[in-house]
Amino acid sequence: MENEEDEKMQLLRSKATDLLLREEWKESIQAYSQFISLCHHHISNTRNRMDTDRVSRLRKSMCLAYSNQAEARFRLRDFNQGLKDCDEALKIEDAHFKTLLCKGKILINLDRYNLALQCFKIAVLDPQASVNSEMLNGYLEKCKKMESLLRTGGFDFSDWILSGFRGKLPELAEYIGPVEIKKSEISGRGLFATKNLDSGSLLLVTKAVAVERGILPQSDIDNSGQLVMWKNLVDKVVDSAGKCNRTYHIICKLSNGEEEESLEVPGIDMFRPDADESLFSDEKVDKGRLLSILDVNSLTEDMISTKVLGKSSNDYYGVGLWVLSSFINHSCYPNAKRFHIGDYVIVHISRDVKAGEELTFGYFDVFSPLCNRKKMASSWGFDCNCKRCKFEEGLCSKQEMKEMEIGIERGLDLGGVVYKLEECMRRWMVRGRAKGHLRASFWVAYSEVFGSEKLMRKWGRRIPAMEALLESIVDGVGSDGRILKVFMEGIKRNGNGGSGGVVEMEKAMKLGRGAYGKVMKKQAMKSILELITQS
Ligand SMILES: C[S@@+](CC[C@H](N)C(=O)[O-])C[C@H]1O[C@@H](n2cnc3c(N)ncnc32)[C@H](O)[C@@H]1O
Repeated sequence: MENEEDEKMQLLRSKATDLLLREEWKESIQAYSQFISLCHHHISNTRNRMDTDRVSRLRKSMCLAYSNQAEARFRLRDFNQGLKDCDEALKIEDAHFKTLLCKGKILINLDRYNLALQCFKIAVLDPQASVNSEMLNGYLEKCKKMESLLRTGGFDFSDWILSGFRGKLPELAEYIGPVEIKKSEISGRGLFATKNLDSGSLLLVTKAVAVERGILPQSDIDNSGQLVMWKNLVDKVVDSAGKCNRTYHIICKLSNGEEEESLEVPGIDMFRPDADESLFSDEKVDKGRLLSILDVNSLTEDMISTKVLGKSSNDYYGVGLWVLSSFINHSCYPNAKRFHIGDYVIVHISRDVKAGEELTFGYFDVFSPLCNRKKMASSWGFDCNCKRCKFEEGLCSKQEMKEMEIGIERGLDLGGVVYKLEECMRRWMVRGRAKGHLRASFWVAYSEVFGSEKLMRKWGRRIPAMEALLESIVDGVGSDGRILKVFMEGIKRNGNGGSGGVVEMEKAMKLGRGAYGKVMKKQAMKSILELITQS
């Protein structure tokens, strides 16, 4: 009888291993689960002390089965269950080599580098380590590097930039800078700076719960392609939330658009990859709730590489959910910017901010007039509450504003529009940052004038100097690649062999940091500046 059962188990184990080798992950998990429950059953039914050998054999087989099952779950990106399997295997054999490797790999994927490092450090002591030493050392190095990135935020994109964005994507880890979540005057909750930060400072690096990418031709008039991508994104998010309590729990902290004012303010530590697991209880996934959360919080990607390289990104479409950055409210005078690299969103400061200030970025292009911004905000489902909108609303009844807007629409002499706006601001006694706000609203006109020698000859003497105007726009809406481009072209036109003087270059570098974040190697920032002038 015992032999018969042993044979049955032997067959089941071989089947599971065979399926694993054939990379039929789901089927192999099924077979391993059956095998594991049989093992449990036999162990609990074995009372005879003479059977201790058999029990120990069964436990050994069970350890390997859990380990292989964890590997299959890892391949299916079911990290939560994979971790549980690893822990079961390690309960049986606390230094099981294969399991330690698998657990380490899973923890890397969950951005928990410190714990992963502990696994690899134990694994390296195993005799099998010598055969796998290259791989193990690779993992050990990676964990050390990523753990330091996660703590310090010392990311450097220089090498990637210097390779013209063509090389390997920079390795990233989740990073939470000097920020906290608090009640916002704009709407609901928002993200706030906990210390003074200068332009370019890194705020966040957040990995997507899910992203859906594709090429959507402009001719996709009925948006059917976009709809398919949206449905795929929903499925991916539901899948990730179903696989991981932590993921579901933190997504559920996001607004679903209803009664934002009464939403709880979560502590920032909950969003750290190494947050205490006991915070996240088992909960059944509510797809309806996820759908409305996605409606309010999903973002479209804009790729740094396509933007900087000036390639057309019109047909490219990527949409995803990044949890922590979804606490950032929109403002038409933002102080932060976001970039997407791989599956990560990177948020940095685009103009200097003080401790306690709310951090905001543009959900849409803020270099546009009030009426366009209103339309874009309404497509997001809100009326923008920001100070710039409130200020411009106070001016929109003025006849001159309407005339200037019509002037732009009809493509009249845009130098005339710039001249008129500057003159109106003097009469209306618009001061300080408010000037930058209005100038950014009429950016189309300013950029046209600065980019045209003919218009500059005609209007240049009657409007403030270009550099002062650009500075004021940065003060009004933060730095941006377009401002940098105009500035660089100005430097080129003004001589000094086309490279500008030291002071100009310092200014360009500051603008560059605001637009593209702190890039450590000077040469890399120079390379961005060169690319900008070529595009
Ligand atoms: C991604 S969430 C931002 C975080 C949100 N305030 C919260 O408490 O979770 C986007 C939602 O915030 C609100 N919101 C963001 N920026 C806003 C703004 N400038 N004016 C009014 N509402 C805004 C809108 O309700 C929008 O749908």
